Amino acid sequence: VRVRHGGTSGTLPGKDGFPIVGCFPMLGKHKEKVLMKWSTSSLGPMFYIRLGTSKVLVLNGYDAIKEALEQKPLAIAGRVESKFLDNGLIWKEQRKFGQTTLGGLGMGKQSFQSKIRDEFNCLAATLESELSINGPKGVNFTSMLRLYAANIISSLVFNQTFDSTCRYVVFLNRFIENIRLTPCDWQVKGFKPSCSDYMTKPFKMTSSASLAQSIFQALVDKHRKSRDPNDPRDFVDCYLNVMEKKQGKNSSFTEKQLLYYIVDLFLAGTETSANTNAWAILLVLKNPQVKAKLRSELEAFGKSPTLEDEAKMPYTRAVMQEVFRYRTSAPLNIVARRTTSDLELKGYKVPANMPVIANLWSVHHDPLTWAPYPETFRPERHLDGDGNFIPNDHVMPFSVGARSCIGKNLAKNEVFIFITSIFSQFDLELADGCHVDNMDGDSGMLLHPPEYRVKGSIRV
Ligand code: HEM
Repeated sequence: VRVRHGGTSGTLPGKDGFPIVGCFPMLGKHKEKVLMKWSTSSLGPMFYIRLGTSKVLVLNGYDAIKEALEQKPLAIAGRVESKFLDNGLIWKEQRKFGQTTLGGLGMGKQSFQSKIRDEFNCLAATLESELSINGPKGVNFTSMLRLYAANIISSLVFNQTFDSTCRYVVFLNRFIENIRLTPCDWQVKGFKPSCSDYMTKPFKMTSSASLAQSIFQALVDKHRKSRDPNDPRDFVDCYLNVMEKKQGKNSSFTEKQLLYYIVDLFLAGTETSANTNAWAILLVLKNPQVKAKLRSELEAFGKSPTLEDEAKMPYTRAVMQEVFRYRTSAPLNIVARRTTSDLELKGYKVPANMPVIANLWSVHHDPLTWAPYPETFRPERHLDGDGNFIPNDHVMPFSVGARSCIGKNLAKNEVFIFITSIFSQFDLELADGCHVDNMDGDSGMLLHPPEYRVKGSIRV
């Protein structure tokens, strides 16, 4: 195993690892933790690792990530092997369209609250009935949380939601399970195709890929037939309008691109939010004092607290910020970025086309920032002496810079409505025999919580 320490010569420090595979075998189950350790023990905030044939730049800690992603926003704005969100014209045009259109449809705004609430009510009805059927054996939340998150995106994209028996939902569960199982987590050339490539490349998931294509294609076709260009209902209608306007003008708005976009919205927005909510329930149930304080704050806001109440709920906000910190949904920034030009960072020369991983976990577990107990779940750290909530930009689960998450505000609203409503409406605890002693979770592209079951009942 070769290790290179950088000097003042401008040579990036790093590890080459083993022949052929590079550092893969050294990274273990929790790559984010190993990379953070390498950073603090010897290599510093910025280093490279070799993965197969690629050298990958790894950024650790708040300063390095902010400097690289915010101060050089366009130089690190590429994605490794991404079709939809490629760098350059396509990405810029498509991202701008997505932000404006989804924003116009209410994404991240309070006006969209009633749709999120409808989805929560569906989840609550299923949960209530399953809790009473299963008794002390309890209920596994996973597919309910996925459906809640997927249907919120679905109402924006297709102006339509689905129930758990629909083949679209069955497909989605299978699709996401397959992604969980993929052996390599980073879209590094030669190791794994990007999410969108699942649509076209035979990988582990041929059957769900073709099902995805046919389901999304059918929904787009239905939109074509029923749409009124003067009254767009959703993201697909808005996209078809732009496609029509730009026809014949060498535009990046094509039907193929629309299908990539839809897949990426579902992939980026479903499991990330569902995992965050699953972690939130588990962490609150494992910490009875937190649960008691949260419940006591919620008492004043009835059964369905609203987004307008949020400012008056410091403890709830502290719990949310601590969940985002403590169990970062995308510890290594989901899909690796890529440099689009040669650049200089912290005195080192970094070449164009180099994959870049931002280790968000290292920001959230920095022993200095989060002293004295970075590895403890403690919402109180986000409150001042008078109990006021302290927002902290060292909590960055959505990343930063030109390619940070476009669903950030929507996701925060989803998580807020979910946490406040579930603990206001239900009395929950871990099911009999379910102790969940290991709270590390499974780290893949995302950090998945361990399996657990809850028992309880609706509050009267
Ligand atoms: C708790 C929930 C979520 C978390 C933790 C999360 C986190 C992230 C992160 C870390 C990135 C990578 C940013 C970067 O490279 O710097 C990202 C990208 C992205 N997210 Fe989210 N996300 C969440 C929910 C959502 C939702 C609900 C949507 C759907 C509207 C969404 C859509 C996207 C898209 C489209 C990108 C790619 C942006 C680009 O490449 O320009 N995300 N997200």
